[in-house]
Amino acid sequence: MSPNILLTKPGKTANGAIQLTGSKSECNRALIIEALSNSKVKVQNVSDAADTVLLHGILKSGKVNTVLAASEIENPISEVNIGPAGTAMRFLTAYFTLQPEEVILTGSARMKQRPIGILVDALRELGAEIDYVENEGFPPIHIKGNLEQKTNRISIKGNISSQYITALLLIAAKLPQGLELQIEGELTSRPYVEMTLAMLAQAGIQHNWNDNVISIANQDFKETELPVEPDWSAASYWFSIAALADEAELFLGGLTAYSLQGDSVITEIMANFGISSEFKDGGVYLKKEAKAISKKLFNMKKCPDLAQTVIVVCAALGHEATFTGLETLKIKETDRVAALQNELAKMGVKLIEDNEQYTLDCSGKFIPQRMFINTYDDHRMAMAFAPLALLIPELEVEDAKVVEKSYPAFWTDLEKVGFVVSPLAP
Ligand SMILES: O=C(O)C1=C[C@@H](OP(=O)(O)O)[C@@H](O)[C@H](O)C1
Ligand SMILES: C=C(OP(=O)(O)O)C(=O)O
Repeated sequence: MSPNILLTKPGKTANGAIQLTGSKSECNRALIIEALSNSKVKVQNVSDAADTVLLHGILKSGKVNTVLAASEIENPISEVNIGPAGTAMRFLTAYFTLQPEEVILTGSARMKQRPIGILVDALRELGAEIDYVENEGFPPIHIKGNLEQKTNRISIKGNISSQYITALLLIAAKLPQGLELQIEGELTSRPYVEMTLAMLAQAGIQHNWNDNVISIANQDFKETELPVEPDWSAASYWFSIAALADEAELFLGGLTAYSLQGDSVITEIMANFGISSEFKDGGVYLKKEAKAISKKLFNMKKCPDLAQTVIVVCAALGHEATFTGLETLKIKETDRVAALQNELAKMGVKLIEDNEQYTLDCSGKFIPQRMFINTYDDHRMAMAFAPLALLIPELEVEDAKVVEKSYPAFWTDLEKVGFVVSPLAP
């Protein structure tokens, strides 16, 4: 674990210009597409999110952390360790079924608790040979490679993670018989599936999406460049800062009004908190205007990565909103619902579950002089709570480097707008 930092913010204003790194979600897709296209497709603006850098390294070298068990000397099996990168774990699971090599794909302790059975079952139905190394349904997994396709028609549950669906769609055009994927039940995180299909289309791969069936025929990638936009999930923390400041004028370079990222909906969400977004000069200007907040119900199903951002802002403002669509948060970097409940309790705020709805109770809310934020190996816990330094005189954040997963420059960017970031002795 890295050292903690102490975060303070003299003055309650936030002014400045920030250039965000590339979208982790877009870049992870682009890198898999580049690899599957044998570099006919070239990624532009590779993100420096640690998850993406790790994925890039694996795809470039073939693998990392090669470990040869004594019994495997004659038939070596490489171990690929994807650390805490969930999206990359799911995408690589599908990717390696098409490669001519055997791998054991593993990850961090948390990764071994994040389910992968739905994707493995779907790939097995297609013809892949995959075994569990430790626990049924969870990484690490042993993938044989050289998939011999048995069918092109499979169905998959849509309500647990859209990443399973994206993983299958990314490899679909390289399957000899293509893919006809039927999505059973509700589709969670739908904009991420739309992003996948839009990026495949940019790379020359056509699809049909009728009702709940997505079809992709066997076809070739075209020679092209695949640009990666700045990360809207990272941008969301700047909207929080604007919402909690007394006065804010921020410029986020490179963001455009039309984005493949569903999290660009943060502009609409934050308009409810008086934050205006004006797109000009090749980016977006955020401005804070006084506004009474009336929106009481937020459905986060299409933008789960914004849940912590919006819940913390509401809690800090004492706005007792209700949230739906949080079901998938329990299987992300940590159980994000429990983590939010624990940390908000430190300022007297409760997040109360009632029949799949979560409502904030701010009746006991107070602003402590100093607050310690546990981050649970979750970059979004650190970044969603950091803006509270505008209200709380001393905010100590655990394991500051946790932000590197998606936004390594987060703390130095905060310094650009006047936050003081002091590393604490370990
Ligand atoms: O496809 C993607 O890039 C992602 C999909 C979402 O996951 P789920 O579909 O599991 O909700 C999101 O939370 C994650 O950070 C990135
Ligand atoms: C859930 C996330 O990432 P992943 O699933 O890729 O670990 C995230 O970045 O919020």
